[in-house]
Amino acid sequence: MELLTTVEMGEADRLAGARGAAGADLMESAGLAVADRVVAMLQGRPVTVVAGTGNNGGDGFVAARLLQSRGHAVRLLLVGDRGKLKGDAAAAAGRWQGPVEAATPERLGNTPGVIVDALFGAGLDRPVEGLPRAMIEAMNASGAPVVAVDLPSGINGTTGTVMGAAVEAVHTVTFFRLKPGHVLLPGRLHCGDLTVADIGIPADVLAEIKPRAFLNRPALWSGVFPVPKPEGHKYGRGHAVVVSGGLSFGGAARLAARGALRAGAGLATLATPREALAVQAAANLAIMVRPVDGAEELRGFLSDTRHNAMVLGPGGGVGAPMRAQVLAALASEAAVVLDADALTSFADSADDLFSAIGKRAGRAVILTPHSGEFDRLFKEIKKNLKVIGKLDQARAAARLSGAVVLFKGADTVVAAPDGRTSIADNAPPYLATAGAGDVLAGMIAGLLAQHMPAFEAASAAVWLHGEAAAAFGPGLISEDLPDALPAVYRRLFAALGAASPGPRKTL
Ligand SMILES: NC(=O)C1=CN([C@@H]2O[C@H](COP(=O)(O)OP(=O)(O)OC[C@H]3O[C@@H](n4cnc5c(N)ncnc54)[C@H](OP(=O)(O)O)[C@@H]3O)[C@@H](O)[C@H]2O)[C@@H](O)CC1
Ligand SMILES: Nc1ncnc2c1ncn2[C@@H]1O[C@H](COP(=O)(O)OP(=O)(O)O)[C@@H](O)[C@H]1O
Ligand SMILES: [K+]
Repeated sequence: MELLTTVEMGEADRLAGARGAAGADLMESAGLAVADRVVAMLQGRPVTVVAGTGNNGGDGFVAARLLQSRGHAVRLLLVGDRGKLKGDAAAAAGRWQGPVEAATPERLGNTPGVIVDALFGAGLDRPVEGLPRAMIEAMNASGAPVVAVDLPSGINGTTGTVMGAAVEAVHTVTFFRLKPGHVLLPGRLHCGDLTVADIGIPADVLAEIKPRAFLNRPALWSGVFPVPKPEGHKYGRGHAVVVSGGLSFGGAARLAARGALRAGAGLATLATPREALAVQAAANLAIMVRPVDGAEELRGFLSDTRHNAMVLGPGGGVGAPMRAQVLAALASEAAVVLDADALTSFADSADDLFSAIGKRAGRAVILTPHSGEFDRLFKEIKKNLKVIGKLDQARAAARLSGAVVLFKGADTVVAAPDGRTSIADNAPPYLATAGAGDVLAGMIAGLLAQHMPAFEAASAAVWLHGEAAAAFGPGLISEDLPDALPAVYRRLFAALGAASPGPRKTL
């Protein structure tokens, strides 16, 4: 599903107008969707609408009128001067029959009913201060459930950031498509449940807008997802290589290799320093183990182009030997996933990494930083006050590095250098456990080994990883993740209509 920035949503509005949809009708539909949602939770209680002077407030006036016309008790508190209302919002205010009270925190008080937050939506363009801020705080302190119109007031729809203060809603009704701010943190946490209402904007406006951000769902990448074929064989499903750390650091690589195999790579090999060879050989069954010490041996190992995807970094150590291994990997034909120590090793020489990536011309590279690694590798982006929010930071990092950047967290963003981004919302909080990132890196390599393109492979792995964690449930540790994947695959393949054919039934 496309995610529309507030600018793109304005464009959708304009294009809908050009196709004959009147702004007043869109506002009426928006107010109706809000009213319907509020009615479902009222249980005889009164409604207080807190409206601003923009079109978000206009939606609030429509909802107030429709709720009153259905016999509910409705108050309307206006934040700002009534004379500031214009256009459709002024017309909507004109059709509201009840009193318009000047909003104050005291007038809101401990309202016994449901609050409709129609203060700010897409038009919020600066930090909230003064009376609007006091009203946001009063809504949060009231103890009443708040239904937000379009966005919880104070949340930036494009970045998901809190602009000073923000409403904590139990439900948010937005229009046409979700916005990134509904999915990114902290915005998502302020929204409560979400309704996306059809208000009459024709879907074909999207062909002109060409959105670049998407909710991470199978529809985004299922068209290129590798489903095993009856006539296939293991070599056709690729060979993932994971470079192991030394004697007492090999667990991370084992987790990654198991992730790669469970994700569907035909073969997986641990390339391990000799000092850890016996330990790794004893610890693995389906995963093969080969001795590979240092950058030169890695270069030789990867000259066998059947080794078509690899992971470097987990448990690998920070420093010059790791940098040399990364450069050897990037010089190979294999698709490369760089994680953990492989990223941190370039904290003071990021340009060397980016220029090596630049020379790969079309061969996949995926960088998988968590926020600490992101800050170290992309210092300049973090310092740039104009690049606000995780979505734009990930995009800037992908552009700068030339790699697909997977910026981890509860709202993992995958960004491609061409600007495409996915945002995930399916990772449960107990996924934050040691080694979970290693499994993810391996799963990406498992999909790359099966020839999935980089942006789609990274996005798919993030979704599968979140689903696997949720399927296992609380108490999860990272080694549970690969073994939770088969159940997720069964569901996914069934949904894709691609259930692997079983043995023919002969009666
Ligand atoms: N697009 C569509 O298709 C549809 C859109 N619809 C609805 O329109 C909404 C967008 O409406 P919008 O553009 O009028 O902006 P909105 O959120 O009401 O806020 C603007 C007002 O806030 C003010 N203001 C801003 N920041 C401020 C601050 N920090 N502190 C104080 N004031 C601040 C700003 O005033 P000013 O900058 O002039 O001071 C202005 O008055 C959208 O969210 C959806 O609900 C629907 O009707 C269906 C179709
Ligand atoms: N609060 C959270 N909710 C859901 N997922 C999270 C949260 N915090 C982290 N994660 C996920 O957990 C994984 C942790 O990876 P990482 O930090 O690399 O750990 P490790 O290095 O121990 O493997 C990532 O996939 C990340 O997106
Ligand atoms: K709002």
